[in-house]
Amino acid sequence: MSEFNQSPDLVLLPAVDIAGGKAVRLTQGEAGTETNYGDPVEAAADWAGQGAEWIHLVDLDAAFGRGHNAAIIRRVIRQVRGVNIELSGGIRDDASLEAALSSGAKRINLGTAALENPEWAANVIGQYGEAIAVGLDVRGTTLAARGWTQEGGDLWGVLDRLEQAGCARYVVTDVTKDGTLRGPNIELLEQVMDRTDRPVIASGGVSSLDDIAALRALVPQGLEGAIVGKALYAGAFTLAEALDVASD
Ligand SMILES: O=C(O)c1ccccc1N[C@@H]1O[C@H](COP(=O)(O)O)[C@@H](O)[C@H]1O
Repeated sequence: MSEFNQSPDLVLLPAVDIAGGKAVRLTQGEAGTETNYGDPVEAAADWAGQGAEWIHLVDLDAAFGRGHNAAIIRRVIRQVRGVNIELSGGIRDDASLEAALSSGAKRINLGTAALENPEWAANVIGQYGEAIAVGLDVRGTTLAARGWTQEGGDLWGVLDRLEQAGCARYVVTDVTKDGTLRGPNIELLEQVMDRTDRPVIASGGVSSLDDIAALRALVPQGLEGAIVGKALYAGAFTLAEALDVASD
């Protein structure tokens, strides 16, 4: 928090999405739209060096059900010891959850499993509390599952169910904005925050420092953080600049 303001800083989570062992960015989550940004260990180290307190780490191959990047994910986490890791992609059963929890990640995001296996999701939400977040990845108000290739139900119905299960936190992604540099979906975020007292993390579309400022203004309504991907990799602004705005 800066010296004069009352609300906490917006937490920024630079994204490191991994496919085929490389740091990539997709457009609207579509396989085949990858822009390659090189070694994920170097990318993560770069964000850590610029002051990241959290990194949003995604195994895209696991999310698409076409393999995994477990070894390189372990290397990333070892490299940035001291930075909190939010890990997602392909965490859908006891074995993958246990592997994720023992990787050193501080928080695990469930996507598909929270939609397709509500009972299991409720159990692990109850068991692991703050260590579990649910990614609400939507087109309109329809959730997306399995690498965002299948529909996963109605946002509001699923949110009600997750609230009853005691879900600690939500990561809200407008899939249609993700990787497009078209600005975040503020209206969607406000609608979700109206329906939950749990912290919300915004994902998708951040393109400018003005977007960071607009998200920062939502902190009093319950926005805790924002995932920033393509804008950082494309050099629209530096993480240090964004962190400044996030704490204004
Ligand atoms: O982040 C992406 O670009 C992305 C694209 C396509 C699918 C998933 C993507 N991201 C993350 O994957 C998890 C969901 O994985 P799963 O359904 O649990 O296997 C979700 O949290 C997104 O952050």
